Amino acid sequence: MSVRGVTRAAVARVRATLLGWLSSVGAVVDAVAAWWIERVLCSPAYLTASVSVQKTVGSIRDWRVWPVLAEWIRAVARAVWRVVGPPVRDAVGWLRHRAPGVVWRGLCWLARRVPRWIWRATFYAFVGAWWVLSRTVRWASGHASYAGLVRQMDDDQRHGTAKRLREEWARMAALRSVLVLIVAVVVALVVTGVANKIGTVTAAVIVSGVFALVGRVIRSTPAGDDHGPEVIVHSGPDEPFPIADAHTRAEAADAVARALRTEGVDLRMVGEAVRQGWGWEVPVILRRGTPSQVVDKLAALETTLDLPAGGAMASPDRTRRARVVIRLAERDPFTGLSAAPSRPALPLVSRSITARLHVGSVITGEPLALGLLGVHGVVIGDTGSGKSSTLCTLADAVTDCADATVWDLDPAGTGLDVLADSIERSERTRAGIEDALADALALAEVRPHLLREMGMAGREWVPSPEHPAVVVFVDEYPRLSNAAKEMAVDILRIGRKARVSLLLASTEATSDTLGDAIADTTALKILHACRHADVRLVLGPSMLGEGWRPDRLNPASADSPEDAGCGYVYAPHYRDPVLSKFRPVSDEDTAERARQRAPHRPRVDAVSWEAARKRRHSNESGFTPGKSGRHRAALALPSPRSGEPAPLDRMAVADVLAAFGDDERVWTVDLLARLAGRHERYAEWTPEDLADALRPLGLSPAQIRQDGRNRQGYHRQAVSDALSRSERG
Ligand SMILES: Nc1ncnc2c1ncn2[C@@H]1O[C@H](COP(=O)(O)OP(=O)(O)OP(=O)(O)O)[C@@H](O)[C@H]1O
Repeated sequence: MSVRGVTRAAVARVRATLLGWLSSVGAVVDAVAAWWIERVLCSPAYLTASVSVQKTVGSIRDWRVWPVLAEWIRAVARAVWRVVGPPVRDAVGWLRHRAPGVVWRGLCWLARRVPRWIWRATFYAFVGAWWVLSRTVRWASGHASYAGLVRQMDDDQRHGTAKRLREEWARMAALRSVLVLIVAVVVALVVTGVANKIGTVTAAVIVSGVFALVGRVIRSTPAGDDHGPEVIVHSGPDEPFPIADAHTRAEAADAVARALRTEGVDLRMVGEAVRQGWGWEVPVILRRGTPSQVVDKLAALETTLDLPAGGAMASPDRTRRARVVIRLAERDPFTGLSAAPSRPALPLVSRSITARLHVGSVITGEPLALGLLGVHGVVIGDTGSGKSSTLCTLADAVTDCADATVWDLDPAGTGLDVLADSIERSERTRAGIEDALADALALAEVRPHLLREMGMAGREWVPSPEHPAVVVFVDEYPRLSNAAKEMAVDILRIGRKARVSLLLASTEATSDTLGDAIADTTALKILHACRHADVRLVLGPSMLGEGWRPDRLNPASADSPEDAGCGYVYAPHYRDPVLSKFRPVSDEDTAERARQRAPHRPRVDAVSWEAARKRRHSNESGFTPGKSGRHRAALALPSPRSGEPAPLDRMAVADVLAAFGDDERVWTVDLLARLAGRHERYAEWTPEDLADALRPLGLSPAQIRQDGRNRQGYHRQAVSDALSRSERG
């Protein structure tokens, strides 16, 4: 066989062998893959495991606990921040405000000292160098060893010995000079070598440093530089400084301690200062005296600590007389307090008058939450202090309660007009206000007698959407008639149990304007910017010294809101003199809220109402003269049917007018149907009841032709004119 044939056969054998191996490997892989697919991937165990893994992954992803965990993490982060926050903020405050000053002072200090240091180092270096040179020369010359001896020999006429000593001296001087020269050359070579390595300047500095050290050792201080260290005294040890210069808690406490000591307050200690968004809160402990010592010094503290007017406040601790918390507001503490949004987060009219209602914020950062169930209140403040707005904020909160109805009486202004859609009764005239107060008084009188009939346990009316509490807002109280004021005082006395309460606003608290009884009877006292005397009248003479200082607030001026809406609240849960602010009122949003709430608002229940009407009728007819009988003349009108005075039911007349809607003439039967739709008390009304309600206005039904038919009915204009005439009368 030729060589070519042998080669081909070998190649063919190799190829066949390789193919054989490859096919065996492929067969093994196929077998393993088939086994894997059949025995593992398609096995029930694997399928079950993969399904459960998928489920687990899915459930972990959709785990409901994630938000809870996130909330936990946030809570933990908040707790950690509460602990580490103050020191961190102290450090940041120090770095921001103090560190640049410290660095600058350091630079100035260096700039002052460096020339002196250079001068001293140079001086010592020369001293050291001179000392080394002189000592070396003296040693090399051998002067110290031989000069004295030679002089002695000469004096003793021992010239031979002297000559021998001189020769010895000369040899020794030569030897030492050579030695010095060698050492000098070696040192010069070493220094030059080092200088080549590290630089001439550095080497020169090192050599100078060595000489300076030698000079420093042999001479302690350079002549003429013998004065002590300079001490620059910026302030005395107790000199006060502005609170704006305090950037750490310790500095704030120090500022307050110095300021109080400057004002002559004897302190035992100053507690830990707390940083607030608006400034500082610093508790102090008095050594002697009363907290009024601090309160009386507030104005002076504002100057000493360089604060805005009214920026210093003090609240004595009721549980520890020596402790007074001083608040230093460098900025407006209520910057973030905004009007309530037009669309509240909670469902419409879902609150209850039995709960505390959030109406503002306290300087401590807590919400101002007032309980208004059966609580009478008084709002005192100069003109522009925010009384009307506060009444509006309170009324806004009450109109969101499903179990309280709001009446709005204002003899001078526009009252709660912005909430008109959610107000059950609104009166602006003298007659209307007296009538409303007489109705409220009658309700307060009759409700306690209806408790059993209404199935209410206890001695107090239990408000519910069907039997709501009544909250009567009276702005400009001093301008009420005497009769109205008398009824208001009666309501203050007996209204609490019946859940008929009054919230009054007045510019002053003197007995001429507000009356003595009022401030004492009301559980809620709101003091906006007002006079010193008003604080004494409303809260008592000692409360000024206890930190109740609304007289230090300023009412709004033409171009600035100043402290409008801010005030001190004395109420259950609020017994400390801490500044609060009521939410401002946004007219558009408030009106929008009132419109949305209107369909859900409750009205005084028919049972109470009818009982109150009967009580008024009997009082005013003289059958059962009661306290309110003295208001008869102002309220009663002659009744043509009975010949006896019959009271005008203004609520019913207002409802009749509302029932007309846009129609000018309505048949009695339609009017009754519309009234029944407005309130349950009209459900049983007959044409005679309607006629009775309108008779005090001198109105009676007339023939009205509609759709070709004649029926009894009423004209809207006639009802409206008659009501206006009665109010004017
Ligand atoms: N909580 C508040 N926040 C901000 N501004 C307010 C607040 N309350 C009232 N104001 C502003 O203060 C000004 C005076 O308010 P308001 O009319 O309620 O005071 P007042 O005491 O009733 O005055 P007057 O006795 O003259 O009627 C208004 O411009 C009002 O917008």
